[in-house]
Amino acid sequence: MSDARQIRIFDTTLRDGEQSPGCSMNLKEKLEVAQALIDLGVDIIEAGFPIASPGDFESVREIATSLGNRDVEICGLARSNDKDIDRAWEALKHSANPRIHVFLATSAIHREFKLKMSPEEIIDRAVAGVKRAKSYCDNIEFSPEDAARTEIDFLCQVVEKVIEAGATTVNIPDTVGYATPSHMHDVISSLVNRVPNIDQAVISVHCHDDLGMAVANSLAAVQAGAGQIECTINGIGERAGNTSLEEVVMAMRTRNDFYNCDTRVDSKRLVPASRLVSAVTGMHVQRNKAIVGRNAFAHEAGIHQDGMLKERSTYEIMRPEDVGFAATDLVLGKHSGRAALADRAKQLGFQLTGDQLQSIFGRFKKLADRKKEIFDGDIVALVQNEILAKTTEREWTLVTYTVELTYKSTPKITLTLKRGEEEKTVEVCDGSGVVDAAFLAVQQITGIDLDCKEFQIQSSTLGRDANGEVTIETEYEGEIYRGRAVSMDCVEASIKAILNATNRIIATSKAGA
Ligand SMILES: CC(=O)SCCNC(=O)CCNC(=O)[C@H](O)C(C)(C)COP(=O)(O)OP(=O)(O)OC[C@H]1O[C@@H](n2cnc3c(N)ncnc32)[C@H](O)[C@@H]1OP(=O)(O)O
Ligand SMILES: CC(C)C(=O)C(=O)O
Ligand SMILES: [Mn+2]
Repeated sequence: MSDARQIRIFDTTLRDGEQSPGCSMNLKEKLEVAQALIDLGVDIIEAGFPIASPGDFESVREIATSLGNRDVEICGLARSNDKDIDRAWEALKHSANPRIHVFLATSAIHREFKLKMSPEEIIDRAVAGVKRAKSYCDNIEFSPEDAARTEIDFLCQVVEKVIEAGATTVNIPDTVGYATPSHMHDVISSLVNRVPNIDQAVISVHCHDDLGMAVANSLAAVQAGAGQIECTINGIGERAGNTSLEEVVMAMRTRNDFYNCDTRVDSKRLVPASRLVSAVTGMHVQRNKAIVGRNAFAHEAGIHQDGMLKERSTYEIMRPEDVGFAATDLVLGKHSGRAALADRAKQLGFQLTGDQLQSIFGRFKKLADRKKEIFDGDIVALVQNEILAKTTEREWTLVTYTVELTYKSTPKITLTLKRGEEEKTVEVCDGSGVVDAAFLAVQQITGIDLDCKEFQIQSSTLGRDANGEVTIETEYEGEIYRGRAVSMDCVEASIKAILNATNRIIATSKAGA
């Protein structure tokens, strides 16, 4: 038996992760992600900020009610005021294992300019917030927001008082990503050494990546005594993002000799969880991203390949299969059945219902007839197109299109879209290329004028018949909306990605209702 200290993993993909511009998820997507987090084995899921919107409230309530079990705590965020805390409890009350997370900024900058409160008022408000939350449930986390820039004496006082008031976890956020590893180590060590009742609460750490040190800062906090790390899949989150879950988990596991710490995360599910979050948020994982990037285990240089062939450990500190990369990418073909398809989809992070499997199976067989090899990326595309991109009555879907294109001339696109029973066709002969023409045609039908900020296309599998994955970032009324779609036909993928972004706007009731 290993004597490694168990570090609790608090996942905030659905709350801080969702604060990443354009990363909003709908209820169905949040439930998929929450299930993947449970399968992954995280200890706490921060499911949202219930007061923020009816949608946020509903998703926290649904996750807490339908997915919460004794093994995973479901958490809701609240400012330090009665309305937020009452609303958080309303959303969490049916969970088997609820946690209320109350926060209040403590740094001089936030006290003076944002909250306009004195240090004494901050302590009183923090204590009152924790006590109110405690009247609902035992499991209370308190975060002194911007703790890393808070005077250490004051931080120690706040922490002592909120523990006295009943906080069972005290989270130390580096809200603006200002800390360095030794700074974070000093902050946590000071709390451990100077707060008399510190052993009555778990110390947690919550880092942002503005200086690229979120993971290093979290690990430094653990070395100084923190017992919980707050993090997100793929490191998504406010601004430069949060601590990346997959990186801290694998750092502690791979360098257990150094940290003597571990988590209960099933590392084989890291890549599937990463793919799922990328699919639902439309937020690409860079190829060279540690642990889950497509190149994370790819060896290009001859000397490295030679070493690998002789002995893998010459150039590999982790095994790709231990983080969930398939040993071989080629898994299914036209002779495969439903069981194999369902099993592969599950490994890739998607739990299919019987109906969903039935529907995807038909498409899978058609694809297998058209394509020589079916890769994992093809399965992800099938599932995403069928399940995650499934639209409501208010949203538009592609019926058909034709494109006329001649070298150096204006493209002509005829596009038909459908919404519920309504079908509309337009013909557009304009634009600098097919994608531009597609944007114009979608806009003419839906009435939603997207300002395209970024358009990316890349192959998501191998070969000339590979699937093309299109991701777009658009702006509408000052907010960012992403769209993503995959198809062997790049024009189809482009139109569907534009529709995906348009439908996200419609889903947030911003337009087209
Ligand atoms: C560091 C973090 O990540 S914190 C979480 C951040 N996440 C979000 O803000 C996303 C969701 N937020 C929202 O939807 C909105 O901001 C809401 C619904 C929460 C609040 O909206 P509004 O009531 O319009 O307030 P607004 O956002 O403009 O301003 C925030 C108010 O909360 C106050 N506030 C901020 N933090 C706290 C806190 N921890 N406890 C109590 N009050 C706080 C501010 O002082 C400000 O109050 P004021 O208007 O009296 O000056
Ligand atoms: C709400 C708190 C924990 C937060 O997200 C931050 O301070 O970054
Ligand atoms: Mn944060």
